[in-house]
Amino acid sequence: MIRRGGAGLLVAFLLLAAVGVLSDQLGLPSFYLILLGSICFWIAQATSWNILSGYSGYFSFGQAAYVGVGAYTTAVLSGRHGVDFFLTVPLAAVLCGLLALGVGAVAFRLGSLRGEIFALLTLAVPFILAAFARINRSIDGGQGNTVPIPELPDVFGSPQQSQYLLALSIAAIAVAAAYAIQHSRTGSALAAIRDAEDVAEVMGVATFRYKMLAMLISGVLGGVAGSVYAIQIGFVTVESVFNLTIPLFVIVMAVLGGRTHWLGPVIGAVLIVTLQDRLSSYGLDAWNSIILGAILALLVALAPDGLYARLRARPYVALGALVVVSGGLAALNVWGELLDWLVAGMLVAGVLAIVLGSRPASSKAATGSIPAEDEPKMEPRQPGAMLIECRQVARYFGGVHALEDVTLDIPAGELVGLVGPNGSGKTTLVNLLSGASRPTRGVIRLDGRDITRMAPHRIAHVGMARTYQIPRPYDSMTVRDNVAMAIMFGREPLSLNRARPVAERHLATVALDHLADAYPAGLNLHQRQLLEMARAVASNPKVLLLDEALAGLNPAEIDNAVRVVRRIHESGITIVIVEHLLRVLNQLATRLVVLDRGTLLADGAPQAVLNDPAVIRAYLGRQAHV
Ligand SMILES: Nc1ncnc2c1ncn2[C@@H]1O[C@H](COP(=O)(O)OP(=O)(O)OP(=O)(O)O)[C@@H](O)[C@H]1O
Repeated sequence: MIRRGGAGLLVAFLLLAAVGVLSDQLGLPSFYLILLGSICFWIAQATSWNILSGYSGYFSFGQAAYVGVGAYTTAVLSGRHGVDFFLTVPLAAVLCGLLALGVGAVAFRLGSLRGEIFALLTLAVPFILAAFARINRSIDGGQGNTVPIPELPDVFGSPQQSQYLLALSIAAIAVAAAYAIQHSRTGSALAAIRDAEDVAEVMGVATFRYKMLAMLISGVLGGVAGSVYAIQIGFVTVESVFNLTIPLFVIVMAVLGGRTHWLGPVIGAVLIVTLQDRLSSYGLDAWNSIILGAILALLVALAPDGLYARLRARPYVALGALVVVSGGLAALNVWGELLDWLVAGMLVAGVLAIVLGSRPASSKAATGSIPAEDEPKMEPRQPGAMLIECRQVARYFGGVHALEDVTLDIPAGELVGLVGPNGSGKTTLVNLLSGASRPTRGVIRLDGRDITRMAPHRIAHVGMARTYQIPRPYDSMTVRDNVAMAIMFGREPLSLNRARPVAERHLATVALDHLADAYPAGLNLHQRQLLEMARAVASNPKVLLLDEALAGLNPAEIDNAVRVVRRIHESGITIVIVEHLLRVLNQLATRLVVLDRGTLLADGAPQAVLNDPAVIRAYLGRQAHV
C-alpha cells in the first residue's frame, strides 16, 4: 500500500520528469535545467547524509568522500579508459558501499566511536582520499579528468535534458529510499539509536547491524550521485569533489529542512541552492558562506527541529505567505524575475513557519493512579524453574572491585529486592545481567542460556528487560511509540502499526494511557518511571530489572508505583528491584539480597534479612529509611 507521502513523491517525480522531457516545448531556458539538476544533486547528497546522520544521530563530515570516489570512478573509467558511463555507476556504488562499510567497521566495531570522535574520523577520510588522488597519476596526479558526455537514446532529448533526468532519477531514488527507511523497522531502530543508543540495544535493537546498514545505504547513494555529478560538471578535479564545503552544505541543508524526516533534506536543498543561485546572479558569491553560516547558527538557536516540523505545524500560513509574496511580486513586476520572486516567497514562508510554528505541545496532564481497590492480591508463588544463575561473578573497574565472586540463583516467580549501601555494586550487577557491561570473571545464565558474553539485544530476546535509575525514554517519540518500540524489537516482534494498540494496553496497566500522544519531555519523574516500566514489560520479558524505580517519588507516587510493580509481578514476570526504601521492600519483595562492597552479604526472606546483625551493621546503621 502506497502512503500519501509515497504517492506525492511519485507525482512530484513524474511532473519534474515531464518538465525535463518537455523543456523545449515549454520554452524553458537551459539555465533552469542546469539549476534543477544542481538541486537534484544536492537533494541526493543531503538525503544520503541524512539517512546516516539525521536518522541515527551519527554526525558525519565525510560526505565528500562519497562524492569524490563516485565522481572519480566515472571520470577515470569513462574519461581515460572509455568505459560506458552506465557501467561506471554500479562500480561507484560498490566502491562507496565498501568504503562506507570499512569506515563503519572501524567506527562501530573496533572503536565504538561516537559524537565528535566519529565526526573526526569521517572528516579524515576525504582528506586521505584527496591526497591519494592528487599523488596518484593513474587517478588524477594534479591533472584533473575530463568526463565525456554519455550517449543516451534520443528520447532523453539534449545532453542537458538527459543530465537533468539522470540527476532527477538519482535524487528520486535517494528520497524514495529515505522515505522507505523512515517508514520501516530500520527507521524506527535508527531513531531509537539517535535518542538513546545503549537503551535501544538493551531493548532488543541490533544497533551495530542497523548502523552498518545506514552507512551502506548512505555510501551507495552518495557514490551514485557523485558519479552522475561527474558528468554534470564535465571536468573532475580533487578540489571540486573532495571539497570540505560539501559536508558543510549537506549538513546545513538537512538541519535547515529537518533531520528526522525524509522531506527535510529536500526542503533544505531547494532553499539553499536557489538562494545561492540568486546571490550569485547578483554578484554576491562572497556572501554565500557568511549567509550559510548565519542560517546554521540561527537554526540551531531558533528551530533545531528544522523547517519541516514548523511547516507541518502551520502549513497554510506558509503556503499563504509563499503565494502572497511570490504572486504579489510577480503581479506587480517590481523587481527581478521569476526565480527572485520564488526565493523571496520561500524565505518569507520559512521565516514565518519558524516564528509561528512549534513542535507538538507536550501534555502536562496529571498522573493517573491505579485505583487501590484494583490492586491485585498477592498470592504465594510456587518456586519455578531457575531463571537467573550467577556463578562467581566479578566486575572490576581498574583497581575498583565493584563486584567480587557473586553467586546468586533466582527462580521464576520471585520478586527480589536488591539492596546495599551506595557503591555496593547493585547497578553494576543490573548492568551485567542486562549485558550493558561484561563481567571480568564468572558466568551468568538466563533461563538456562549462557548470556555472559552475549550482545545486549540478544539478551533482551532471551527475556531480560530493565529500567534505568534516571529514566531514559526515546525523546523524539510519543509515549505510545516509546512502548511500541519495545514491542517491535521485543521477544514477539510486531510491526509499528500493530504494536501501537498493544502499547496502549500496556500504558493502561500503568495508568498512562491518557498520555499516549504526549512526548516524554512533558512527563514528570513519576510518569517517566511508569513509562520505563510499561516499556520494559511491553518487550515481554521473563525477568524485569528495576533500577531504583521509586527514587525521588513522593509517598503517594511510591504507593502508586508499588501497585504497578505488584501488578507486573502478578502477570508472571520475575522481578529484581534495586531500592533503598527497605520499608517498601519489606512489604513488596518475596526475598532480599544484600550486597556490601561488591560481595553478597545476605540472601533470604525479607524479615530474616532485615534482622540479620551483619546487615544491620553494614547497611542499616548507615541508612535511615527503615
Ligand atoms: N563505569 C565505572 N567506572 C569506574 N568505576 C565504576 C563504574 N561503575 C561503577 N563503578 C564503581 O563500582 C562501585 C559500585 O558501583 P555501583 O554503581 O554498582 O553501586 P550501587 O550499589 O549501584 O550504588 P548506588 O546505590 O549509589 O547507585 C562503585 O565504587 C563505583 O564507583
